Amino acid sequence: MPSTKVFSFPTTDAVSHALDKFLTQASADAIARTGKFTVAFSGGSLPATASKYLAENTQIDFSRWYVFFADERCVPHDHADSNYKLVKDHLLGPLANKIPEDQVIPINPRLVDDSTAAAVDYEAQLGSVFGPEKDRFPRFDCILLGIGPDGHTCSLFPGFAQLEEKTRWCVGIDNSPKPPPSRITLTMPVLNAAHNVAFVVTGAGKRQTIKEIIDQSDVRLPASHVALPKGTVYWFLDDAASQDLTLNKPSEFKL
Ligand SMILES: O=C(O)[C@H](O)[C@@H](O)[C@H](O)[C@H](O)COP(=O)(O)O
Repeated sequence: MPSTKVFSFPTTDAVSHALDKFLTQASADAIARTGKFTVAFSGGSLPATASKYLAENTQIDFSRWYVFFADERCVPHDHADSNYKLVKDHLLGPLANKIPEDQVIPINPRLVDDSTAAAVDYEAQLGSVFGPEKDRFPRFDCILLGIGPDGHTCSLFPGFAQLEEKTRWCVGIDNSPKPPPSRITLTMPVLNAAHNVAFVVTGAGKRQTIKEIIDQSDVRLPASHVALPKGTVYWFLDDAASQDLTLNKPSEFKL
């Protein structure tokens, strides 16, 4: 079973502070181990919450970061729906090129009209950093994920075929229940291969979803389809989202 650590904080601001400490440590550990830090960002509220203090962090060697996207909408990079734009506005811009441009890997803007082609292209871009071997999965140092009210994460939606994917690293979707409809997304085997997965979930609107997922203790990853996470699964919650947890109560925050 993977190691799961559940933390809850009084406010979203406190979640941002905790994520800054967590990513400082995770980045230092990865750089000491491999010389780089590979991280994937989701969209939604996550980039703002994760970046609030990160953007002014002076302890992290951002020159060693490789930034990917756990999922991305099939829209131009300057589109309001673009996760790349979100991360650029909240983190990359404020960091002002501390992360070399060729170490930020967005969706290929020339392929946003074809989610399948964009997903195949993204796999090739993943292969250029993690190695192209197709008999294993890229092991991210950290994947930052949100959770939707229906329990979806990145663009893997309950009951959708993409959740069943066992071999591909990245797949397309054109009927996302959450608009916009066309996206690319990392697959469950890639999420499960990561050294660290950090779910960042805030707000009372997620309280029922969080209770269902975390109080079922197995974090309800579809273990029947793919192996359980190899690494550590962290939950960074605010008290509004964690208020109904009874079985797996949040522990005191320490890494
Ligand atoms: O591109 C996306 O839409 C996101 O990656 C998506 O998976 C998001 O993380 C959840 O929908 C939660 O979004 P909120 O945190 O904004 O509720």
